[in-house]
Amino acid sequence: MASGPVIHRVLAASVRIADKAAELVRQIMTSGDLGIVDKGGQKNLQTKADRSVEKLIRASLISKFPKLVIIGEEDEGLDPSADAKVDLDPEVMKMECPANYSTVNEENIVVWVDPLDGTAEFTEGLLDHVTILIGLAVNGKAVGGVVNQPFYNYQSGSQSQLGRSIWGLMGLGAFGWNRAEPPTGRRILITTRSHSNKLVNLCLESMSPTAVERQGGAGNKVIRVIEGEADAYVFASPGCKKWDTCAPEAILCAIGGQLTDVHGKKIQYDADVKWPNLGGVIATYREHNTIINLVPQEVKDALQG
Ligand SMILES: Nc1ncnc2c1ncn2[C@@H]1O[C@H](COP(=O)(O)O)[C@@H](O)[C@H]1OP(=O)(O)O
Ligand SMILES: [Mg+2]
Ligand SMILES: [Mg+2]
Ligand SMILES: [Mg+2]
Repeated sequence: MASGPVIHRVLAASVRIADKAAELVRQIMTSGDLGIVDKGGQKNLQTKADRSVEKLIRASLISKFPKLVIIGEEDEGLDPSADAKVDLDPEVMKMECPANYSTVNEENIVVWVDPLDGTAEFTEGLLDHVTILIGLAVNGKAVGGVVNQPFYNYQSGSQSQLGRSIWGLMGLGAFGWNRAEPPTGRRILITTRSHSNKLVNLCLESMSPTAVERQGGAGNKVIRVIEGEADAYVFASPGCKKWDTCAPEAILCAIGGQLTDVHGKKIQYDADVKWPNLGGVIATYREHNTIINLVPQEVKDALQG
C-alpha cells in the first residue's frame, strides 16, 4: 500500500467509492423501482438507493481500512455481498498531504456517511438536489470529505458528463468546484424546501434577504454557497444530522468558508456525539459573523445546541 498519512488514502478511496455509489444511484433511478419507505416524522424517507449505497460505502471502506469508525444515516450493517472493490483516486493521491496528518491513525478517523442526501427531492425527481456525502472527522473536527452530485448536468444534454465529485481536506484545499463571484450587496439565503417550520422562516425573515431559495439537501446547499449562487445556507432547525454536515463543512472550511450552528459554534463530530445538529446550521463562504449576528434571540433560545 502507498505510504504517507492514512487519511490521504482514506480520502482517495472515498472519492472513488462515491463515484461508484453515484453509478448505483443512477441505475436505481433508471430502474424506476425506488423502494420508498417512510421512516416517520416530517418528509423522512428512505429509498433502495439510500440502503444500497450505504452498504456499498461501508463494505468498500472496511475492506481497505478495517479499523475506521463508520457512522451512517441508514445504519445498514456490513453486507458481505456488497461490491467492496476500491481503488485510490489518482487525482487525490498526486497531491501533497499536509504533514500534520501523519500522526492520525486509521482508528482515529470517524467517517460520517450520508448515502443519499436530499432523499425527499430524489423521490420527487429534483435530481440536482441529491448528493452522496462521505465526511472524515479527526479529534471531533470535520477535516475532509467528498460531496458527489450523481445527477450534475442531467439537464444539459447527452454530450455533457453526468455527475461530479467535489472533495477537500483542511490544510490542502478543495477541488472540483467553480465559483462565480456574487455581486456586492446581494443576500441570497438558501434553505430547506421539505423541512420548513415557523422558526426556520422567522430566522430567514429577520435577515433581510434579497431572495430566499428553497432547495433540498445539505450537501447541495453548501455547494451552492461555495459556487456563489447563494450567500448563506440558513437552517434554524435541529433536523440536520452530523452526516449531513461533516463532508460539506470540511470542504467549505478547506477553502476559507465556515459552517456553524446558529450561535456561531463549531459542530463536533466525535464518534459518541448525539447525531442531530441541535443548534441548527449556518454556512457561508465569507462574512459569517454578519449572518450569525442577524439570528434573532427567539431562534437562539429555541435551538440550544
Ligand atoms: N426533519 C428532518 N427529518 C429528517 N431529515 C431531515 C430533516 N431535516 C433535515 N433533514 C436532513 O437534512 C437534509 C437537509 O435538509 P433539507 O433538505 O430539508 O434542507 C435533508 O435532505 C435530510 O437529509 P436526507 O435527505 O439525507 O435524509
Ligand atoms: Mg434521511
Ligand atoms: Mg442528509
Ligand atoms: Mg440521507
